[in-house]
Amino acid sequence: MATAPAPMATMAEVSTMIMSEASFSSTPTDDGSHAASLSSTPPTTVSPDSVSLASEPDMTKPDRACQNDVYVSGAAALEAVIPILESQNEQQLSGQQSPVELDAIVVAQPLPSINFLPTSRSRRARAGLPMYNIATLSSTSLRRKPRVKGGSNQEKRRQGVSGDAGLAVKTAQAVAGGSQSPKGARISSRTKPIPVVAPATRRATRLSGAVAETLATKVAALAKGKKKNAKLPKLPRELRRLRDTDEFAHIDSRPVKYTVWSNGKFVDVTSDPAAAAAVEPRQKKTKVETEAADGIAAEARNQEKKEDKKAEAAPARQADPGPFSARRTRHWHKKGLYAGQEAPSDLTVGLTAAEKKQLAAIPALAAPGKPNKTMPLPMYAGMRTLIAGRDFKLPLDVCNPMPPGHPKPPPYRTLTKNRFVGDAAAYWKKSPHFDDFSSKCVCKPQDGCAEDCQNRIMLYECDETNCNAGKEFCTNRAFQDLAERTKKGGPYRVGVEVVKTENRGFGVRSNRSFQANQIIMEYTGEIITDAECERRMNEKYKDNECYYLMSFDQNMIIDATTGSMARFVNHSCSPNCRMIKWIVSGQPRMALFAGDREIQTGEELTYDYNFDPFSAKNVQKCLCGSANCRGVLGPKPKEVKQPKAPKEEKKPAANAAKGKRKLAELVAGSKEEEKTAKPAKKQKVKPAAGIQRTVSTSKSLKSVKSAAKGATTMASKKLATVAASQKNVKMAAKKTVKAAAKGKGVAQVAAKTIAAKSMMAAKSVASKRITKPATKAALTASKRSSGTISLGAKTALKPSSKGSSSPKPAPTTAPASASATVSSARKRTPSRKALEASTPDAGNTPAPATSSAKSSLSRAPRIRLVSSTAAA
Ligand SMILES: C[S@@+](CC[C@H](N)C(=O)[O-])C[C@H]1O[C@@H](n2cnc3c(N)ncnc32)[C@H](O)[C@@H]1O
Repeated sequence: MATAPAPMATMAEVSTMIMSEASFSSTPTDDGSHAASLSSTPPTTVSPDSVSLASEPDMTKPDRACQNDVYVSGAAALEAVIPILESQNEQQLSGQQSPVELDAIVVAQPLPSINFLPTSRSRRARAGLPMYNIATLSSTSLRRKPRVKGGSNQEKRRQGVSGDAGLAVKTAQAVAGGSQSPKGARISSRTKPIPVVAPATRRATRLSGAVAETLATKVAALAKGKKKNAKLPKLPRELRRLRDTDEFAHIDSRPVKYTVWSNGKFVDVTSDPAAAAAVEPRQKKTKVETEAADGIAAEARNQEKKEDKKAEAAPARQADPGPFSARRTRHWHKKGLYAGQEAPSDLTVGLTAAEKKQLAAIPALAAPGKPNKTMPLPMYAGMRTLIAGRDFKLPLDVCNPMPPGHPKPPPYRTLTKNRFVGDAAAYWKKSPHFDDFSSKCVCKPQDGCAEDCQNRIMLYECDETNCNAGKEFCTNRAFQDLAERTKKGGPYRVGVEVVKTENRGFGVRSNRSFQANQIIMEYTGEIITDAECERRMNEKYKDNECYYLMSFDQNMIIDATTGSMARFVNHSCSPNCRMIKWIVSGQPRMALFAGDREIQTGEELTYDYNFDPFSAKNVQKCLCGSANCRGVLGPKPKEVKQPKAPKEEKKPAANAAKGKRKLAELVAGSKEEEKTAKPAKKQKVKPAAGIQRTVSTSKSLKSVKSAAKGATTMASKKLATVAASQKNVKMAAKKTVKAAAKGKGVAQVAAKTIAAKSMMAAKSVASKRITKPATKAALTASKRSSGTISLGAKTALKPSSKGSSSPKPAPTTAPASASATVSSARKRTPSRKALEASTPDAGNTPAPATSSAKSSLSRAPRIRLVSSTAAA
């Protein structure tokens, strides 16, 4: 290879040469390495890599630059350039001059008069000369990324650029892009022109003040992959190199190793599989979290999918128990907890005969298999329960009030205690109960005033004045319990609320549970007389659709128009409650009690109105929905039978029969009860001696009725006393007889009969065993006392008769109420709908056993029946 002698280049020469290179940078070149090297990225090393070649210049165009340029002999030029570059490097490394300053210095050098190779050499001759690449010499080519297009240098060489010629400083030719070929350079005919790309005209931002593009934005632009190729030239080399790294492409070729740290200590999961299993989910989570934080969660998912596929494809790896093995696959249970378990060999062990029989009928359990004795599943644990079966209700809260916002009834004035209005108070004071309540019971503390308590039987609530057992032991203080319970208020303590029913207006439901026979709420209102009731009906309530009137006691009615929430309790033919009147501290009070079964939360509370519509026009359809619904609010139409009066007594009994018929309408009576109406033939309404005062003051029929009523009341009162006190049984009976004997006619007969029967009843009481016969006797006494009275008794028995199958006849205040209703019915407008106190058949079995019958007697409000019947 012929080489021209190359003189040693001086500093100025080299500078000039470099300057010429720099000047080239303003013209298109194959890459921007020159400019870069002269600006912000100074060379740090000098590589004599002769292999590295400059880009192929466009030989087809005249090389204008080369017209002035000279080609330096390769070796000579190299020898001249290297020391200079080294010195530059040293300067830069020592921090003496910044690259920019260096550029300035270099640029400031005067143009050289360097010994260039003659340009007149032929192309052939020039091709043999070594060509040097300044970029290579200045070592900036080291940082150049591999060519995207155009292949490697070797490829270039294959394309016709000779090895040494690659070192040529023919960048000038390329940059010039002219038609002239550099003289002295041998260009292979096979050489293809390399497309000249736009130069990287990057300028130092520090000098220009241009806003520097941040690395992040560039990387982001690369990541988006938009117009990748178009943008590439604009990117600095560093970024382009970065783009090609595995790190940028998120390719991690290294194995991933997890280290586990617990409480600041390293956990060797390889030696502790349990720890490995324990931390595995956490590792996974951490990994995911980290990736999510990097904002490439989607990529992570793809990665996981790939891993899953890999794991599936390589079962051998799964078998590897190592801690860093592929992710564990989940094994899902294919059957339920109770499936797949073999039945025990002998299912019948420990079962009763009946259970065994039932078990034999279950085909699924017929073939016992091998039992799992080690860890038996609970499959058969509840077998006994399953066989027996039981009803259940989804549990409710202890207190489950309606959510706010449900419909409320129109506002009304409330009363928490009964209030006597007008003459009602005076009426009550005349009542026998006004004084009788104070007779003390004979219970001992251990008895606790249970069913045998005389107070309880008489429906007198015990208090400090009339209780022998004492407050601590007494269980006959329902109203006191109620006051205690509701004292602090609150939905649970009150336990009831008004609800809108589907078709019966408003009703009352429990929002908690109640025990059987437990007091629920008091029915309060204004206690008014019959006359006052009539007045209100005609005047005050004439436009009302609904009346809240309940017969209460003789000649008295509770008007709950102003009263308590209990007025909203609806009727049911199968009620779960009873409305019972008690005497509390000498005052009449009425309350709703649970029936003989407990009441669940959410149940609607109902009692049997024993409704008297007074007229067929007012008959209301019952919508209680119970199985044994009577169809209408009132007694069954079927049971309304008119008793036949004996021929000889036809005339006198005519009126009585009318009364009976009315009563029969009230009563869903049994045959026996109907028979009890027959003694009416003996009825002789005459003024009784016992009520002389009344008779004397008034000779009218009304007075007679009152007298008879008074006499019978007294008889009943005395009977009650007899029943209550076993010590004075005989005395009381005698007194009763005497008192009754003073009366005449009906009262007399009644008194005698009552007295006789009361002896029997008292004997039962004396024996401290209040039994059914005793009750029967008392009832019979009542029935036989007189025709009219028996009617009253019948009414009184009405509730009992309903529960006649029950050994415990129900207590009732109904008779009086019923009578009041009847008596007033004739006078009042037919539209009146008075309510009767409930027949206490709620829950099928009345509450305080024999108390019912006795209290029926004792209350004797049925006397009103006498008067009403007489009036009829
Ligand atoms: C004392 S009020 C009861 C509260 C009434 N539901 C209200 O909204 O004010 C009695 C009236 O309620 C209605 N009622 C009660 N129980 C009923 C039932 N089982 N079937 C049809 N209506 C009934 C009847 O209209 C009856 O006259």
